[in-house]
Amino acid sequence: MAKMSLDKDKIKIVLLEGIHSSAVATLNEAGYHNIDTYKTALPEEKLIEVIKDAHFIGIRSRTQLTRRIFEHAEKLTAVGCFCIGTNQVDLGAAQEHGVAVFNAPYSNTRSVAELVLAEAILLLRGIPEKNAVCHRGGWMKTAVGSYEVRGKTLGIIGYGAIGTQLSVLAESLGMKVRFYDVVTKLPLGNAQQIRNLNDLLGMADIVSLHVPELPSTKMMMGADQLAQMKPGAVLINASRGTVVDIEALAASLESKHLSGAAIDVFPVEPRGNDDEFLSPLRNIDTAILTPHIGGSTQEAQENIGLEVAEKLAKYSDNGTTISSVNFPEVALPQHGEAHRLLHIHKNIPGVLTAINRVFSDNNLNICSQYLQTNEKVGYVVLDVDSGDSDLALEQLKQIEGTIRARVLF
Ligand SMILES: NC(=O)c1ccc[n+]([C@@H]2O[C@H](COP(=O)([O-])OP(=O)(O)OC[C@H]3O[C@@H](n4cnc5c(N)ncnc54)[C@H](O)[C@@H]3O)[C@@H](O)[C@H]2O)c1
Ligand SMILES: O=C(O)CC[C@@H](O)C(=O)O
Repeated sequence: MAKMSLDKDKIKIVLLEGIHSSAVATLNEAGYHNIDTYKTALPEEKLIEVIKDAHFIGIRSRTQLTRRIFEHAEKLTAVGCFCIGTNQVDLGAAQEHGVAVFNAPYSNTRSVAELVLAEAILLLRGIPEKNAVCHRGGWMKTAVGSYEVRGKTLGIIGYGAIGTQLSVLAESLGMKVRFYDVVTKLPLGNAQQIRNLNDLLGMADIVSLHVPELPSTKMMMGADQLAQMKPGAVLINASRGTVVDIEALAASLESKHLSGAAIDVFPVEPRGNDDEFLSPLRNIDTAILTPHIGGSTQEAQENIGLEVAEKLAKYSDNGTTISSVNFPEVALPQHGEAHRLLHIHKNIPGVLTAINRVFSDNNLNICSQYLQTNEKVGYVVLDVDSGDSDLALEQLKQIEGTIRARVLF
């Protein structure tokens, strides 16, 4: 068997938050067996302890990977977000520590779109309240305030992977789709882009949020925006909890300005299923509350497990960073007999000259070379003769601006 730069059994992988078993299966198949799995997110101190000798970590939306965590994770090479959102990771700190971050940008989009569509139907029929009344022994048989979704206007905020799928599904039910996005987007079907958020809010019977967590989307639905919505309209949020002012939403539902809401994401979410869920919406019957499960279907979780585990294994095996969210992207071929040097450095003048000098000064041959940079970081991959890699690696590590260097063979 070929000698490995680091025995795969020594490569420690930690998977948190009940990541689907397809991830472990995929990693096992790629030769990685040193895998610790946890069903929940971990408190910061415990996470620091668990991560200190880990090479790879897999998380979902609950685990906060802060700068402090990266400072304690000396061996950490890559993070796999087994979800779409990467707002829970300090991507800048990860980059500065030479840690590549990967996610699964598409695998759960259909699941979210299906849930939102179902909620739109339930909300326009007033089902959440009728359901709650029945559970308490009441009987609320009435057509007052109940509507079909056919012919109604769905306002989508954020017309990306999920927003566009929802748009197509909603039109198939006869809904009119209008959307607001900061980027000019090609409307699918008969959808129309609306340039002004307030205009969209004023015309939609259902408003559904599908924006990422960004400084610009924080509290983008506050009291003023909720007031702009049509009386009797409904709000759906399966994006991020920080996007909606939850107190203002509670007030709007209590005053009956909005007739209902379906909320899957919250400003504060329990760490695991044993923690209490606290929210001002808990006692409001017209609100559907779900525990951040927009993407939690068997299909989505299995695909996500496979997709992200594959990305981690590829990065570990040959350095490929394709679809990393914080690293220069390089697609790399297999390196065969050659040894592959990976050099991650600050994007400052002089580093490339210094790298080339290592090879010219020592009369070493470079078989292949790949380079990609972003604003902050440069990623150089060099395939060299097997006899040359020890010396080259030693000297590459000394170059000023080096964040991390390793060899693969
Ligand atoms: N509830 C869940 O379980 C679940 C599952 C998957 C994704 N999500 C969340 O949904 C979000 C959206 O997912 P996606 O795959 O559609 O993302 P995406 O990146 O494909 O689309 C996001 C869209 O929002 C737009 N946008 C950004 N800032 C905006 C702003 N200020 N105003 C209006 N539009 C803005 C972007 O231009 C883009 O078109 C994710 O970032 C994630 O946070 C939640
Ligand atoms: O699975 C999760 O915890 C998060 C799902 C969703 O919010 C995502 O960002 O993909």
